[in-house]
Amino acid sequence: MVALLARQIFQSRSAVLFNLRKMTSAAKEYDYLVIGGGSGGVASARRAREFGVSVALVESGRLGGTCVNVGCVPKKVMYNCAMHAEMIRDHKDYGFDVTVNKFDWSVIKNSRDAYVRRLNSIYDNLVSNSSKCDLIRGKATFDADGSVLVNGERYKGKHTLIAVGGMPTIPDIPGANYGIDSDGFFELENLPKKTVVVGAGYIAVELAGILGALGSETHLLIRYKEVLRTFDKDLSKVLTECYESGPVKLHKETQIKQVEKLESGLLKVTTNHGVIEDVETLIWAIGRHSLTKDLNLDKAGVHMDKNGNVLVDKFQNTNVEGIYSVGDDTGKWQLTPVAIAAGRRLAHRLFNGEKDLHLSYEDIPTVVFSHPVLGTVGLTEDEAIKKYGKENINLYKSKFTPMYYSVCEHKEPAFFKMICAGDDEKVVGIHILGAGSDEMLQGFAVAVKMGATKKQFDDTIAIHPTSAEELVTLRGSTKPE
Ligand SMILES: Cc1cc2nc3c(=O)[nH]c(=O)nc-3n(C[C@H](O)[C@H](O)[C@H](O)COP(=O)(O)OP(=O)(O)OC[C@H]3O[C@@H](n4cnc5c(N)ncnc54)[C@H](O)[C@@H]3O)c2cc1C
Ligand SMILES: NC(=O)C1=CN([C@@H]2O[C@H](COP(=O)(O)OP(=O)(O)OC[C@H]3O[C@@H](n4cnc5c(N)ncnc54)[C@H](OP(=O)(O)O)[C@@H]3O)[C@@H](O)[C@H]2O)C=CC1
Ligand SMILES: N[C@@H](CCC(=O)N[C@@H](CSSC[C@H](NC(=O)CC[C@H](N)C(=O)O)C(=O)NCC(=O)O)C(=O)NCC(=O)O)C(=O)O
Repeated sequence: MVALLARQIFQSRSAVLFNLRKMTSAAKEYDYLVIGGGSGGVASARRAREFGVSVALVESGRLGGTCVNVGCVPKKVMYNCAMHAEMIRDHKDYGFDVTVNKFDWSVIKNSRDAYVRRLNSIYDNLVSNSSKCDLIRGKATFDADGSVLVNGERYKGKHTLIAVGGMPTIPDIPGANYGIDSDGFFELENLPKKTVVVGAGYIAVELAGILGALGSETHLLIRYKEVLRTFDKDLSKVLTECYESGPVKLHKETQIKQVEKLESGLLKVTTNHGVIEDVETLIWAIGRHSLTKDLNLDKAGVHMDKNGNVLVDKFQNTNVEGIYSVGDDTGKWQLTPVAIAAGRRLAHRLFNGEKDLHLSYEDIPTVVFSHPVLGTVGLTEDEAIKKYGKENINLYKSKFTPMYYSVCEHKEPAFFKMICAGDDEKVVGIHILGAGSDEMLQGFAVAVKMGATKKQFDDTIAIHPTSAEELVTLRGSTKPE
């Protein structure tokens, strides 16, 4: 009896192993298997094809990922839309007698969605036809041997890239599900009459700024006293002041306890300070988490941190040989150009023999499309003090009203700050806020990356009259307090 049982177990185990081997041997092999068709995955896959290797790209949703579909691209369209509202506000001051009959949200939503759909097909064409990657549509999961299953088919990469990005985080609060996230913002069919935005980071200030400028009664709820607390403290302070005096109603040290849906369909939002009634739309913008949960990374032995971010070294290697990760799912610098740059460098390293090539995560410039817009590159004041010591830091600051507002009733500040370190005053941080900062920063980021000094900035002739000229005419340094 025991012998019979043992034989049966042996036979069924052999059958499983046989099937597993059959399945493994049936795996379609590629030099490079890329999981995720967003900024990082597409960029890395296409660059790898330039080096002549075979590449498959797996995508479960819309090509282009977060940036194209529910991030940078549709956000920038809405930011541009909000800029029109702000210009219209100032038209009378420039002598134009303009009557606005209405703002039709559906016009910009429809043209924005059409643009994004166009980009989806451009990306499809770029990936499949121009670059000739095999595009595999479906959700990828790892198996123990590092192969990847999609729709029951098995694929194996000599090198495999994880670039699955992330998704918005929703808090565990009663009624939180009545709120939407940034993905939901892009699905709104109308401009909400009254909106509550929760969060103090990039997305919260950007979406609150857009909604406020377009005329939604917008309440921004932050846990602490300032927005963008991880940015340079002066930048954070000045932007917080702007949000206090602009169309957005800023609620400091405010946290939601409960959300209820009323019969009217509107929301009642209860906070630690009271109740916000008749809210049409509640938007959670409290951060994002990596989409690694369903990838079966444990099975493949790939290590993650406690938040589900894939752990990588400076070469984007995971702990498993031949498996790499770039972009948002690594939890660092969640920006499109960072994902693209890391993905491209990885392709050069793996397939073009550039064995030491990797992305430096220092001096990454970034812009927040807040109102007003701001940008930053290099170290914050606190980081500079930590690195160089207080006594070795000089700060240069300038706060002024950009010339555009000189004839306007509405005023907005510009604030520029330069942080210099050492006797030669190397410029280690630039933090700028005010109209035009978004387009201004890229060139200055090159100078910072090159290690420019204050003297070299001073030696550069100003362009007048621009806001940017402030950065080459700054005088009168102060020491950190
Ligand atoms: C509202 C918003 C505004 C933003 N604005 C800016 C901005 O102005 N500038 C900027 O630089 N950055 C911005 N970002 C950030 C930027 O969008 C991301 O940093 C960037 O998209 C990350 O690229 P990625 O390749 O890492 O991931 P993603 O672009 O998210 O791509 C990951 C892809 O993987 C796919 N995928 C996930 N799991 C699987 C699976 N198991 N199998 C197959 N496919 C899978 C997903 O469908 C997705 O297409 C914004 C983000 C948001 C949310
Ligand atoms: N212009 C650009 O380049 C853009 C880039 N992005 C990228 O996407 C990333 C994700 O954006 P985002 O979602 O704004 O995340 P962020 O990490 O930028 O900000 C989220 C903020 O929300 C606050 N927060 C966290 N938990 C809670 C909570 N439970 N209740 C209330 N507030 C909370 C925190 O601020 P505090 O601790 O002060 O409360 C936190 O910093 C960004 O970091 C950025 O990398 C996104 C949009 C635009
Ligand atoms: N800086 C320009 C951007 C113009 C641009 O790139 N527009 C794109 C949409 S942003 S598409 C989203 C994003 N692209 C980019 O970030 C631009 C990449 C830069 N040019 C580079 O090569 O590094 C991305 O995820 N890239 C991954 C990849 O390309 O591999 C477009 O319309 N394309 C249609 C066309 O060209 O016909 C602007 O702001 O106007």
